Amino acid sequence: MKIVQDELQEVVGLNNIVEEYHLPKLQYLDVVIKETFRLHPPIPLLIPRSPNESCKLGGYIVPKGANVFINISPIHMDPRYWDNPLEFNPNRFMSLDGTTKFDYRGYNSNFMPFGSGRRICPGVPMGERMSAYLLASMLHSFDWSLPFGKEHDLSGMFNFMLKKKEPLIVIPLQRLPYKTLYM
Ligand code: HEM
Repeated sequence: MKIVQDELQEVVGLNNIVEEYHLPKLQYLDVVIKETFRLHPPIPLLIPRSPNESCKLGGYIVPKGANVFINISPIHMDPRYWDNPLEFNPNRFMSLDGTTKFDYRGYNSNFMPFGSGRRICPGVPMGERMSAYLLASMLHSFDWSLPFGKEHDLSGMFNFMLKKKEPLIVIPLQRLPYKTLYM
């Protein structure tokens, strides 16, 4: 959180609120969101496919009309593609030249939080922007802490959409100097 807030302070400044034009400059925030989507993809089984002809895939016969689910969680955590896959390490998405690796267009078969192919999420541009804008605004305008004695429980509840098992309760604290920035 501290590194993202430092980046926000540099790009946005404490006398401003986050605007859409800041988003392309928030590269660390971008890799934090990518790493979060890697470890916690919001739709972990994508939307099921159904072949209109029987076919052979990876040595298995997939019958015509079968429901085929693509479970991306184990792909996102496969040690053949990711070093220390269970570790939260946003820097794995950062290239040496300072740009970020991978996008959401589904061309990398080891990272596809918005799916891939003809049925890829049509809301990628909006989903990508809104996730960044919301998180940036919340982290820029507030400091966040857990209630006294509470630990952060990251366990999820399996469903069509990934949900937290326990709701997250956090305490916001004003971070910007002027109250007018909150109106
Ligand atoms: C963080 C935000 C979002 C995530 C992570 C997400 C993720 C996904 C995923 C994984 C799929 C299945 C793709 C596949 O099976 O290959 C999907 C489908 C879909 N998404 Fe999203 N989505 C997001 C936001 C949105 C938004 C903002 C919209 C609309 C404005 C949207 C509309 C749809 C629709 C209509 C489909 C079904 C596409 C089809 O079956 O052809 N999504 N989304």
